[in-house]
Amino acid sequence: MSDTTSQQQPEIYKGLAGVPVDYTAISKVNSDTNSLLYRGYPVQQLAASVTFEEVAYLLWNGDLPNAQQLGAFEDLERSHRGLDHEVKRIIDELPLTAHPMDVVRTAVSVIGASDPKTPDDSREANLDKAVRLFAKLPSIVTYDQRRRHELEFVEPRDDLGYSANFLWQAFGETPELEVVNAFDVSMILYAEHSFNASTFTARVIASTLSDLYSAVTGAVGALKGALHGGANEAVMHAFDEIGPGPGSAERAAAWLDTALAEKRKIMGFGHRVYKHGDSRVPTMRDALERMVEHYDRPDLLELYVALEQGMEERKGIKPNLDYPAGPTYHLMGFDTETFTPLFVASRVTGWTAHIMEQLASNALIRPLSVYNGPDERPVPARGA
Ligand SMILES: CC(=O)SCCNC(=O)CCNC(=O)[C@H](O)C(C)(C)COP(=O)(O)OP(=O)(O)OC[C@H]1O[C@@H](n2cnc3c(N)ncnc32)[C@H](O)[C@@H]1OP(=O)(O)O
Ligand SMILES: O=C([O-])CC(=O)C(=O)O
Repeated sequence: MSDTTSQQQPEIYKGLAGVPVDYTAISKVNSDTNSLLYRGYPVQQLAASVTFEEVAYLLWNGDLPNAQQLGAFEDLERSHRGLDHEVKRIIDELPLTAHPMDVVRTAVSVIGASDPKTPDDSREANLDKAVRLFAKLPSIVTYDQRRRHELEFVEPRDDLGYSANFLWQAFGETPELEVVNAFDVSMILYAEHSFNASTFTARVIASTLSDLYSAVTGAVGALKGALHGGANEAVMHAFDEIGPGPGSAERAAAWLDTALAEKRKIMGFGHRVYKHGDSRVPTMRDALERMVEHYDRPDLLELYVALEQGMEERKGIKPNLDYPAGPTYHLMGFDTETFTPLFVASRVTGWTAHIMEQLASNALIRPLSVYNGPDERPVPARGA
Protein backbone atom coordinates (compact mmCIF):
# COMPACT_ATOMS: atom_id res chain seq x y z
CA MET A 1 0.00 0.00 0.00
CA SER A 2 1.34 3.44 -0.92
CA ASP A 3 2.29 5.91 1.80
CA THR A 4 -0.22 8.34 0.20
CA THR A 5 -3.00 6.37 1.92
CA SER A 6 -1.71 7.43 5.33
CA GLN A 7 -1.74 11.12 4.32
CA GLN A 8 -4.73 13.41 3.89
CA GLN A 9 -6.45 12.22 0.70
CA PRO A 10 -7.88 14.62 -1.88
CA GLU A 11 -11.50 13.83 -2.68
CA ILE A 12 -11.90 11.65 -5.78
CA TYR A 13 -14.86 12.38 -8.06
CA LYS A 14 -15.20 8.96 -9.66
CA GLY A 15 -16.34 9.32 -13.26
CA LEU A 16 -16.06 13.11 -12.81
CA ALA A 17 -19.65 12.91 -11.55
CA GLY A 18 -20.93 16.36 -10.65
CA VAL A 19 -17.65 18.10 -11.54
CA PRO A 20 -17.88 21.17 -13.80
CA VAL A 21 -14.74 21.27 -15.95
CA ASP A 22 -15.32 24.23 -18.28
CA TYR A 23 -17.87 26.69 -19.65
CA THR A 24 -19.88 26.02 -22.78
CA ALA A 25 -22.23 28.28 -24.73
CA ILE A 26 -23.49 25.47 -26.95
CA SER A 27 -26.14 23.76 -24.82
CA LYS A 28 -27.55 23.81 -21.33
CA VAL A 29 -28.74 20.60 -19.68
CA ASN A 30 -30.81 21.50 -16.63
CA SER A 31 -31.86 18.50 -14.60
CA ASP A 32 -33.81 20.62 -12.08
CA THR A 33 -36.16 22.01 -14.72
CA ASN A 34 -35.76 18.94 -16.94
CA SER A 35 -34.88 21.15 -19.86
CA LEU A 36 -32.35 21.25 -22.67
CA LEU A 37 -31.44 24.41 -24.57
CA TYR A 38 -29.37 24.58 -27.75
CA ARG A 39 -27.83 28.06 -27.87
CA GLY A 40 -30.74 29.23 -25.71
CA TYR A 41 -33.56 27.58 -27.67
CA PRO A 42 -35.61 24.78 -26.03
CA VAL A 43 -34.92 21.59 -27.97
CA GLN A 44 -38.63 20.68 -28.04
CA GLN A 45 -39.42 23.95 -29.83
CA LEU A 46 -36.60 23.37 -32.30
CA ALA A 47 -37.87 19.83 -32.99
CA ALA A 48 -41.35 21.21 -33.67
CA SER A 49 -40.39 24.06 -35.94
CA VAL A 50 -37.02 23.81 -37.70
CA THR A 51 -35.04 21.23 -39.68
CA PHE A 52 -31.93 19.34 -38.60
CA GLU A 53 -29.90 21.41 -41.08
CA GLU A 54 -31.00 24.57 -39.25
CA VAL A 55 -30.02 23.00 -35.91
CA ALA A 56 -26.56 22.11 -37.28
CA TYR A 57 -26.13 25.70 -38.46
CA LEU A 58 -27.28 26.96 -35.06
CA LEU A 59 -24.87 24.78 -33.10
CA TRP A 60 -21.90 25.83 -35.23
CA ASN A 61 -22.73 29.51 -35.68
CA GLY A 62 -24.62 30.44 -32.52
CA ASP A 63 -27.80 31.62 -34.27
CA LEU A 64 -30.46 30.17 -36.53
CA PRO A 65 -29.88 30.96 -40.21
CA ASN A 66 -32.00 33.45 -42.14
CA ALA A 67 -33.48 32.26 -45.46
CA GLN A 68 -30.42 33.29 -47.48
CA GLN A 69 -27.94 31.73 -45.03
CA LEU A 70 -29.98 28.53 -44.94
CA GLY A 71 -30.11 28.31 -48.72
CA ALA A 72 -26.33 28.70 -48.98
CA PHE A 73 -25.75 26.20 -46.17
CA GLU A 74 -28.08 23.61 -47.72
CA ASP A 75 -26.32 23.98 -51.09
CA LEU A 76 -22.96 23.44 -49.42
CA GLU A 77 -24.17 20.38 -47.49
CA ARG A 78 -25.71 18.83 -50.61
CA SER A 79 -22.50 19.41 -52.58
CA HIS A 80 -20.50 17.29 -50.09
CA ARG A 81 -22.83 14.27 -49.82
CA GLY A 82 -20.95 11.96 -52.20
CA LEU A 83 -18.41 9.38 -51.07
CA ASP A 84 -14.93 9.15 -52.61
CA HIS A 85 -13.92 5.90 -54.26
CA GLU A 86 -11.10 5.56 -51.68
CA VAL A 87 -13.50 5.60 -48.71
CA LYS A 88 -15.75 3.01 -50.36
CA ARG A 89 -12.73 0.85 -51.19
CA ILE A 90 -11.49 0.87 -47.61
CA ILE A 91 -14.97 0.13 -46.22
CA ASP A 92 -15.15 -2.80 -48.67
CA GLU A 93 -11.88 -4.13 -47.21
CA LEU A 94 -13.51 -4.45 -43.78
CA PRO A 95 -15.19 -7.73 -42.93
CA LEU A 96 -18.98 -7.83 -43.23
CA THR A 97 -19.00 -8.85 -39.58
CA ALA A 98 -17.37 -5.56 -38.51
CA HIS A 99 -19.64 -3.57 -36.22
CA PRO A 100 -21.03 -0.57 -38.13
CA MET A 101 -19.54 1.74 -35.48
CA ASP A 102 -16.10 0.35 -36.34
CA VAL A 103 -16.84 1.05 -40.00
CA VAL A 104 -17.91 4.63 -39.26
CA ARG A 105 -14.84 5.20 -37.08
CA THR A 106 -12.58 3.94 -39.88
CA ALA A 107 -14.34 5.99 -42.56
CA VAL A 108 -13.99 9.22 -40.54
CA SER A 109 -10.32 8.44 -40.10
CA VAL A 110 -9.85 7.81 -43.84
CA ILE A 111 -11.55 11.09 -44.73
CA GLY A 112 -9.21 12.85 -42.30
CA ALA A 113 -6.16 11.15 -43.77
CA SER A 114 -6.98 12.40 -47.26
CA ASP A 115 -8.21 15.93 -46.51
CA PRO A 116 -5.41 18.45 -47.21
CA LYS A 117 -7.04 20.79 -44.67
CA THR A 118 -6.60 18.29 -41.77
CA PRO A 119 -3.62 20.11 -40.13
CA ASP A 120 -5.25 23.56 -40.49
CA ASP A 121 -6.92 24.25 -37.13
CA SER A 122 -8.40 27.65 -38.02
CA ARG A 123 -12.11 27.96 -37.28
CA GLU A 124 -12.81 28.40 -40.99
CA ALA A 125 -11.02 25.14 -41.90
CA ASN A 126 -12.65 23.28 -39.03
CA LEU A 127 -16.11 24.46 -40.03
CA ASP A 128 -15.42 23.20 -43.54
CA LYS A 129 -14.37 19.79 -42.15
CA ALA A 130 -17.43 19.67 -39.90
CA VAL A 131 -19.79 20.33 -42.82
CA ARG A 132 -18.03 17.66 -44.89
CA LEU A 133 -18.43 15.02 -42.18
CA PHE A 134 -22.04 16.04 -41.52
CA ALA A 135 -22.83 15.74 -45.26
CA LYS A 136 -20.97 12.46 -45.80
CA LEU A 137 -22.10 10.46 -42.76
CA PRO A 138 -25.44 9.41 -44.33
CA SER A 139 -23.50 8.00 -47.29
CA ILE A 140 -21.09 6.17 -44.96
CA VAL A 141 -23.81 4.70 -42.75
CA THR A 142 -26.06 3.63 -45.63
CA TYR A 143 -23.17 2.34 -47.76
CA ASP A 144 -22.26 -0.02 -44.93
CA GLN A 145 -25.83 -1.08 -44.11
CA ARG A 146 -26.53 -1.85 -47.77
CA ARG A 147 -23.24 -3.72 -48.36
CA ARG A 148 -24.13 -6.03 -45.48
CA HIS A 149 -27.30 -6.90 -47.40
CA GLU A 150 -25.37 -7.18 -50.69
CA LEU A 151 -27.21 -4.13 -52.05
CA GLU A 152 -25.78 -1.43 -54.32
CA PHE A 153 -24.92 1.98 -52.89
CA VAL A 154 -27.70 4.52 -53.48
CA GLU A 155 -26.27 7.83 -54.68
CA PRO A 156 -27.42 10.91 -52.74
CA ARG A 157 -30.10 13.15 -54.23
CA ASP A 158 -29.63 16.90 -54.10
CA ASP A 159 -33.36 17.60 -54.47
CA LEU A 160 -34.00 16.21 -50.95
CA GLY A 161 -33.35 17.66 -47.49
CA TYR A 162 -30.91 15.94 -45.13
CA SER A 163 -33.31 13.48 -43.49
CA ALA A 164 -35.29 12.62 -46.62
CA ASN A 165 -32.04 11.96 -48.45
CA PHE A 166 -30.72 9.82 -45.57
CA LEU A 167 -33.81 7.57 -45.77
CA TRP A 168 -33.60 7.53 -49.58
CA GLN A 169 -29.98 6.36 -49.43
CA ALA A 170 -30.81 3.76 -46.77
CA PHE A 171 -33.75 2.16 -48.53
CA GLY A 172 -33.69 3.33 -52.17
CA GLU A 173 -37.25 4.66 -52.04
CA THR A 174 -38.52 8.21 -51.72
CA PRO A 175 -39.57 8.29 -48.04
CA GLU A 176 -42.98 9.34 -46.77
CA LEU A 177 -43.20 12.75 -45.15
CA GLU A 178 -44.31 11.41 -41.75
CA VAL A 179 -41.27 9.14 -41.57
CA VAL A 180 -38.95 11.94 -42.67
CA ASN A 181 -40.36 14.15 -39.91
CA ALA A 182 -39.90 11.52 -37.20
CA PHE A 183 -36.34 10.85 -38.37
CA ASP A 184 -35.55 14.58 -38.44
CA VAL A 185 -36.87 14.93 -34.87
CA SER A 186 -34.54 12.12 -33.74
CA MET A 187 -31.57 13.83 -35.42
CA ILE A 188 -32.40 17.13 -33.70
CA LEU A 189 -32.76 15.50 -30.27
CA TYR A 190 -29.52 13.54 -30.59
CA ALA A 191 -27.46 16.50 -31.85
CA GLU A 192 -26.01 17.92 -28.65
CA HIS A 193 -25.86 17.30 -24.91
CA SER A 194 -23.09 19.33 -23.24
CA PHE A 195 -20.17 17.39 -21.68
CA ASN A 196 -21.37 13.82 -22.26
CA ALA A 197 -18.65 11.15 -22.53
CA SER A 198 -18.13 11.28 -26.30
CA THR A 199 -18.14 15.09 -26.46
CA PHE A 200 -15.70 15.23 -23.57
CA THR A 201 -13.51 12.72 -25.42
CA ALA A 202 -13.56 14.99 -28.47
CA ARG A 203 -12.63 17.98 -26.32
CA VAL A 204 -9.77 16.11 -24.62
CA ILE A 205 -8.33 15.19 -28.02
CA ALA A 206 -8.84 18.71 -29.39
CA SER A 207 -7.15 20.15 -26.29
CA THR A 208 -3.85 18.51 -27.25
CA LEU A 209 -3.99 20.46 -30.57
CA SER A 210 -4.61 17.26 -32.47
CA ASP A 211 -6.94 17.64 -35.49
CA LEU A 212 -10.74 17.66 -35.80
CA TYR A 213 -10.93 14.29 -37.57
CA SER A 214 -8.88 12.64 -34.80
CA ALA A 215 -11.18 14.16 -32.19
CA VAL A 216 -14.28 12.90 -34.01
CA THR A 217 -12.73 9.45 -34.51
CA GLY A 218 -12.13 9.23 -30.75
CA ALA A 219 -15.65 10.46 -30.04
CA VAL A 220 -17.12 7.70 -32.24
CA GLY A 221 -15.19 5.18 -30.12
CA ALA A 222 -16.60 6.66 -26.92
CA LEU A 223 -20.15 6.74 -28.26
CA LYS A 224 -20.01 3.05 -29.22
CA GLY A 225 -20.13 1.88 -25.60
CA ALA A 226 -23.39 0.49 -24.23
CA LEU A 227 -23.41 2.96 -21.31
CA HIS A 228 -23.56 5.79 -23.86
CA GLY A 229 -24.76 5.71 -27.50
CA GLY A 230 -24.58 1.93 -27.80
CA ALA A 231 -27.65 1.78 -25.58
CA ASN A 232 -30.06 2.46 -28.47
CA GLU A 233 -28.92 -0.77 -30.11
CA ALA A 234 -29.03 -2.62 -26.78
CA VAL A 235 -32.65 -1.53 -26.19
CA MET A 236 -33.68 -3.34 -29.37
CA HIS A 237 -31.80 -6.47 -28.34
CA ALA A 238 -33.81 -6.47 -25.10
CA PHE A 239 -37.05 -6.02 -27.08
CA ASP A 240 -36.03 -8.96 -29.30
CA GLU A 241 -35.23 -11.11 -26.26
CA ILE A 242 -38.59 -10.39 -24.63
CA GLY A 243 -40.51 -10.50 -27.91
CA PRO A 244 -43.41 -8.17 -28.70
CA GLY A 245 -46.92 -9.58 -29.24
CA PRO A 246 -49.56 -11.15 -26.96
CA GLY A 247 -48.37 -11.64 -23.38
CA SER A 248 -45.48 -9.18 -23.75
CA ALA A 249 -46.32 -7.39 -20.47
CA GLU A 250 -45.92 -10.63 -18.45
CA ARG A 251 -42.79 -11.58 -20.36
CA ALA A 252 -41.32 -8.09 -19.82
CA ALA A 253 -41.97 -8.36 -16.06
CA ALA A 254 -40.31 -11.77 -15.83
CA TRP A 255 -37.39 -10.64 -18.02
CA LEU A 256 -36.85 -7.58 -15.83
CA ASP A 257 -36.95 -9.60 -12.61
CA THR A 258 -34.26 -11.92 -13.94
CA ALA A 259 -32.10 -9.13 -15.36
CA LEU A 260 -32.25 -7.09 -12.15
CA ALA A 261 -31.61 -10.16 -9.99
CA GLU A 262 -28.48 -10.73 -12.10
CA LYS A 263 -27.54 -7.06 -11.45
CA ARG A 264 -27.66 -6.27 -15.16
CA LYS A 265 -28.09 -2.67 -16.29
CA ILE A 266 -31.28 -2.17 -18.26
CA MET A 267 -30.22 -0.34 -21.38
CA GLY A 268 -32.11 2.82 -22.28
CA PHE A 269 -32.81 3.65 -18.63
CA GLY A 270 -31.08 6.02 -16.23
CA HIS A 271 -28.86 9.02 -16.83
CA ARG A 272 -25.83 10.61 -15.21
CA VAL A 273 -27.38 14.09 -15.15
CA TYR A 274 -31.15 13.70 -15.38
CA LYS A 275 -32.49 11.97 -12.31
CA HIS A 276 -36.19 12.76 -12.91
CA GLY A 277 -36.39 11.75 -16.57
CA ASP A 278 -34.65 12.79 -19.78
CA SER A 279 -35.92 16.11 -21.22
CA ARG A 280 -35.90 14.66 -24.75
CA VAL A 281 -37.95 11.52 -24.10
CA PRO A 282 -41.51 12.97 -24.41
CA THR A 283 -40.72 14.45 -27.85
CA MET A 284 -39.06 11.23 -29.05
CA ARG A 285 -41.87 9.15 -27.64
CA ASP A 286 -44.38 11.21 -29.65
CA ALA A 287 -42.34 10.44 -32.75
CA LEU A 288 -42.31 6.74 -31.83
CA GLU A 289 -46.08 6.74 -31.36
CA ARG A 290 -46.53 8.31 -34.79
CA MET A 291 -44.34 5.57 -36.29
CA VAL A 292 -46.20 2.84 -34.38
CA GLU A 293 -49.41 4.11 -35.97
CA HIS A 294 -47.81 4.59 -39.38
CA TYR A 295 -46.46 1.04 -39.49
CA ASP A 296 -49.41 -0.40 -37.52
CA ARG A 297 -47.27 -1.98 -34.78
CA PRO A 298 -49.19 -1.42 -31.50
CA ASP A 299 -47.48 -4.54 -30.12
CA LEU A 300 -44.18 -2.66 -30.03
CA LEU A 301 -45.68 0.20 -28.04
CA GLU A 302 -47.24 -2.27 -25.58
CA LEU A 303 -43.82 -3.77 -24.92
CA TYR A 304 -42.32 -0.28 -24.63
CA VAL A 305 -44.88 0.70 -22.00
CA ALA A 306 -44.57 -2.61 -20.11
CA LEU A 307 -40.79 -2.31 -19.72
CA GLU A 308 -41.01 1.37 -18.81
CA GLN A 309 -43.63 0.68 -16.12
CA GLY A 310 -41.67 -2.31 -14.86
CA MET A 311 -38.55 -0.18 -14.37
CA GLU A 312 -40.54 2.57 -12.67
CA GLU A 313 -42.14 0.09 -10.24
CA ARG A 314 -38.98 -1.87 -9.46
CA LYS A 315 -36.25 0.80 -9.55
CA GLY A 316 -37.95 4.18 -10.02
CA ILE A 317 -35.58 4.73 -12.97
CA LYS A 318 -36.87 6.51 -16.06
CA PRO A 319 -35.98 6.03 -19.73
CA ASN A 320 -33.37 8.10 -21.55
CA LEU A 321 -33.47 9.18 -25.21
CA ASP A 322 -32.08 5.85 -26.43
CA TYR A 323 -35.19 4.04 -25.21
CA PRO A 324 -37.75 5.53 -27.64
CA ALA A 325 -35.12 6.08 -30.38
CA GLY A 326 -34.23 2.38 -30.72
CA PRO A 327 -37.71 1.05 -31.57
CA THR A 328 -38.37 4.11 -33.79
CA TYR A 329 -35.35 3.29 -35.96
CA HIS A 330 -36.41 -0.37 -35.99
CA LEU A 331 -39.84 0.56 -37.34
CA MET A 332 -38.24 2.68 -40.05
CA GLY A 333 -36.36 -0.41 -41.23
CA PHE A 334 -32.81 0.22 -40.03
CA ASP A 335 -30.70 -2.75 -38.90
CA THR A 336 -30.30 -2.77 -35.13
CA GLU A 337 -26.48 -2.40 -35.36
CA THR A 338 -26.97 0.75 -37.44
CA PHE A 339 -28.77 2.63 -34.65
CA THR A 340 -25.62 3.98 -32.97
CA PRO A 341 -24.15 5.14 -36.31
CA LEU A 342 -27.39 7.13 -36.75
CA PHE A 343 -26.57 8.78 -33.41
CA VAL A 344 -23.08 9.58 -34.78
CA ALA A 345 -24.58 11.21 -37.88
CA SER A 346 -26.48 13.57 -35.60
CA ARG A 347 -23.96 14.11 -32.77
CA VAL A 348 -21.15 15.00 -35.19
CA THR A 349 -22.73 18.47 -35.17
CA GLY A 350 -22.40 18.82 -31.39
CA TRP A 351 -18.93 17.24 -31.28
CA THR A 352 -17.52 19.58 -33.91
CA ALA A 353 -19.15 22.64 -32.30
CA HIS A 354 -17.41 21.65 -29.04
CA ILE A 355 -14.06 21.05 -30.77
CA MET A 356 -14.21 24.60 -32.18
CA GLU A 357 -15.28 26.00 -28.81
CA GLN A 358 -12.44 24.14 -27.06
CA LEU A 359 -9.87 25.52 -29.49
CA ALA A 360 -11.19 29.07 -29.16
CA SER A 361 -10.09 29.14 -25.49
CA ASN A 362 -7.92 26.08 -25.14
CA ALA A 363 -6.30 24.59 -22.06
CA LEU A 364 -4.79 21.12 -22.21
CA ILE A 365 -7.17 18.76 -20.38
CA ARG A 366 -5.01 16.86 -17.95
CA PRO A 367 -6.50 16.02 -14.53
CA LEU A 368 -4.67 14.52 -11.56
CA SER A 369 -4.81 11.05 -10.11
CA VAL A 370 -4.04 9.80 -6.61
CA TYR A 371 -1.50 7.00 -6.63
CA ASN A 372 -2.52 3.90 -4.68
CA GLY A 373 0.01 1.38 -6.00
CA PRO A 374 2.99 -0.13 -4.14
CA ASP A 375 5.36 2.15 -2.18
CA GLU A 376 8.70 2.91 -3.82
CA ARG A 377 10.84 -0.26 -3.98
CA PRO A 378 14.12 -1.25 -5.64
CA VAL A 379 14.13 -3.30 -8.84
CA PRO A 380 15.33 -6.81 -7.80
CA ALA A 381 18.92 -7.60 -8.80
CA ARG A 382 19.13 -9.85 -11.93
CA GLY A 383 19.27 -13.53 -11.02
CA ALA A 384 17.96 -12.85 -7.50
C1 LIG B 1 -27.86 9.13 -24.91
C2 LIG B 1 -27.15 8.52 -23.74
O1 LIG B 1 -26.00 8.24 -23.82
S1 LIG B 1 -28.07 8.29 -22.37
C3 LIG B 1 -27.30 6.96 -21.50
C4 LIG B 1 -27.49 5.66 -22.23
N1 LIG B 1 -27.01 4.54 -21.42
C5 LIG B 1 -27.83 3.59 -20.94
O2 LIG B 1 -29.03 3.58 -21.18
C6 LIG B 1 -27.17 2.49 -20.15
C7 LIG B 1 -27.96 2.12 -18.91
N2 LIG B 1 -27.84 3.13 -17.89
C8 LIG B 1 -26.78 3.18 -17.04
O3 LIG B 1 -25.90 2.32 -17.06
C9 LIG B 1 -26.68 4.35 -16.08
O4 LIG B 1 -27.96 4.85 -15.77
C10 LIG B 1 -25.79 5.48 -16.62
C11 LIG B 1 -24.40 4.94 -16.96
C12 LIG B 1 -26.40 6.07 -17.91
C13 LIG B 1 -25.71 6.60 -15.60
O5 LIG B 1 -25.08 6.06 -14.55
P1 LIG B 1 -24.61 6.81 -13.21
O6 LIG B 1 -24.99 8.23 -13.18
O7 LIG B 1 -23.18 6.50 -13.06
O8 LIG B 1 -25.49 6.11 -12.17
P2 LIG B 1 -25.18 4.75 -11.49
O9 LIG B 1 -24.74 3.75 -12.52
O10 LIG B 1 -24.27 5.02 -10.35
O11 LIG B 1 -26.61 4.37 -10.98
C14 LIG B 1 -27.13 4.69 -9.72
C15 LIG B 1 -27.96 3.50 -9.24
O12 LIG B 1 -29.00 3.25 -10.18
C16 LIG B 1 -28.84 1.95 -10.76
N3 LIG B 1 -29.08 2.08 -12.18
C17 LIG B 1 -28.83 3.16 -12.96
N4 LIG B 1 -29.19 2.91 -14.23
C18 LIG B 1 -29.65 1.65 -14.24
C19 LIG B 1 -30.15 0.83 -15.27
N5 LIG B 1 -30.23 1.28 -16.52
N6 LIG B 1 -30.53 -0.42 -14.95
C20 LIG B 1 -30.45 -0.87 -13.68
N7 LIG B 1 -29.99 -0.14 -12.67
C21 LIG B 1 -29.59 1.11 -12.94
C22 LIG B 1 -27.41 1.57 -10.50
O13 LIG B 1 -27.24 0.17 -10.49
C23 LIG B 1 -27.14 2.21 -9.17
O14 LIG B 1 -27.73 1.42 -8.19
P3 LIG B 1 -26.98 1.22 -6.78
O15 LIG B 1 -26.91 2.60 -6.18
O16 LIG B 1 -27.88 0.28 -6.07
O17 LIG B 1 -25.63 0.67 -7.11
O1 LIG C 1 -25.38 13.44 -21.45
C1 LIG C 1 -25.02 12.26 -21.33
O2 LIG C 1 -24.30 11.84 -20.41
C2 LIG C 1 -25.49 11.24 -22.28
C3 LIG C 1 -26.56 11.74 -23.17
O3 LIG C 1 -27.71 11.78 -22.83
C4 LIG C 1 -26.17 12.24 -24.49
O4 LIG C 1 -24.98 12.29 -24.80
O5 LIG C 1 -27.07 12.60 -25.27
